[in-house]
Amino acid sequence: MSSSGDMPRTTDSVGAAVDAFRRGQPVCIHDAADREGETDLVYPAGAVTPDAVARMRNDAGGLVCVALGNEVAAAFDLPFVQETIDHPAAADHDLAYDDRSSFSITVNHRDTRTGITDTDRALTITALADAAADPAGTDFAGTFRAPGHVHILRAAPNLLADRQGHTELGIALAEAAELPPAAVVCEMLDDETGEALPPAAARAYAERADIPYVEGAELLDRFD
Ligand SMILES: O=C(CO)[C@H](O)[C@H](O)COP(=O)(O)O
Repeated sequence: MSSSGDMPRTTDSVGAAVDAFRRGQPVCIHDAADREGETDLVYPAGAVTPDAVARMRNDAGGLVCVALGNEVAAAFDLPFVQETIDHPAAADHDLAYDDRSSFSITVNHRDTRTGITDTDRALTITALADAAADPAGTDFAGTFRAPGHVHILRAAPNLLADRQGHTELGIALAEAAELPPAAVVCEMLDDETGEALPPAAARAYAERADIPYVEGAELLDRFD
């Protein structure tokens, strides 16, 4: 796996990212040039406020998803959704950048109305973090309805040893910060081109916003 490698690192990016997560702050994670080649804005799920959802819509622009650790997802019977769809479109799950996606089902908290507003999504997301902190004490079906407006992503069973997506990188960061295995990811898109925001532009955004920027390869070196 190669990183963008466009600048020498003089600081401890991984340490800064772990510290930010521990304080409930976001980080920018670029997976790899030879994978999605995307930078996601990533939050610890328990810290997501309506303002944070607004920031993801406005500054990132991709899908707002909650990555959950594999054991948590298993405790709630949350499947990899392509394994559950009985439709020809799901028969050949041919991704350009990985063996399979991490998509599970979509949910809304039962106390939401439409589920899409910043307030509704923040409620669903923080409740998912609470659920990840205490699977045994959570009535998942009593708390959430499906389908909804928050995409759940299920991390691979052996995390980074199995898969090196933002799903697994976000969960690894949450674990390193000693937080529940729940991280929100949202792809950063370029308003000019509609394509993935190039790494240099994502890094410039991170510097302007005082958010740590970290390469997937740096996280893999530290956590693998
Ligand atoms: O597909 C996605 C959900 O919007 C994103 O690209 C996100 O980055 C998580 O996926 P992955 O774990 O494959 O990187």
